[in-house]
Amino acid sequence: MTKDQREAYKPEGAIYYDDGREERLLEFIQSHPNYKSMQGKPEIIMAAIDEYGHKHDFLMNVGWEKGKIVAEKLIPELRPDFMIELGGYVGYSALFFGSALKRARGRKYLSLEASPKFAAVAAALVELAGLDDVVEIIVGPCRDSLRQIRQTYPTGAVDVLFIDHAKIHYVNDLKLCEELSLVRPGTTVIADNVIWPGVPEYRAYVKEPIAGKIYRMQQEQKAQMTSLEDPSKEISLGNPYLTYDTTLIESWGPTGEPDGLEVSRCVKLESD
Ligand SMILES: C[S@@+](CC[C@H](N)C(=O)[O-])C[C@H]1O[C@@H](n2cnc3c(N)ncnc32)[C@H](O)[C@@H]1O
Repeated sequence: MTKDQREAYKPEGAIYYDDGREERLLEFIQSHPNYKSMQGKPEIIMAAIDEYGHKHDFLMNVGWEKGKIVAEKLIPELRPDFMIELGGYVGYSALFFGSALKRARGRKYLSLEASPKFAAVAAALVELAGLDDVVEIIVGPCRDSLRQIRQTYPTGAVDVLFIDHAKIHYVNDLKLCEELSLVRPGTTVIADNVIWPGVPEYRAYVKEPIAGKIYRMQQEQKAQMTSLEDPSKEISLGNPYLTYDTTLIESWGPTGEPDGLEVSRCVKLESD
């Protein structure tokens, strides 16, 4: 193993989160022999998180290999000022990408996480890393948070959106970002896990030509009427006039499984 590699995490297993492992991770870090040197050093904290994933329990982090592509290639190239991630978990990607954004002189990294328990671990690690001037953990369902962000940053388009929450929500929540103009021409959307477990409907959406999207939107308008009766099934129609230049970057997940990132640059807004 070279200095630049990490050992594989434990296999995922049937139960792979929220069984106490997130609290155990925080205790592991706080009692780690390197704890004192972690202050202000996100890379040492990330190494300890990876060590926990290797020695103790699988953690559903983006992992070192895919994370490096974002932090060491995409963020330095794109130089985002404002990033949002959907699905923060215990803060691994927030540490990795928030520190890269700070190095690129970006202003804000908002990490949206539904679980207060996971968000509390992430917030503790972000503070330890000295990134709380740039990284903000926002607790709650991301659709609520995105609407709130639209109010707080009324003119702010997102430079990079990292999507890494529940796979079934990728398309619907990207469409909400389009409707809110958080995603607009110039935004790069990076989606995780597009090979494993795979998100075929998301990959199809970012490739779909405008005419297909308009047709689909008309179908979905009918479904949206039905969903008004049940807000938990709220359907976003998106903005079918936005198109993406999209590429699959193949890599590996933290257990060594083949996986990839879909990197989609929003390129234009066609007028009808
Ligand atoms: C794969 S993990 C995120 C990993 C993280 N990005 C990393 O690489 O360190 C997915 C996270 O999304 C959160 N999540 C799922 N649905 C969500 C939603 N609707 N809003 C916000 N967070 C959500 C889960 O609680 C979980 O912590």
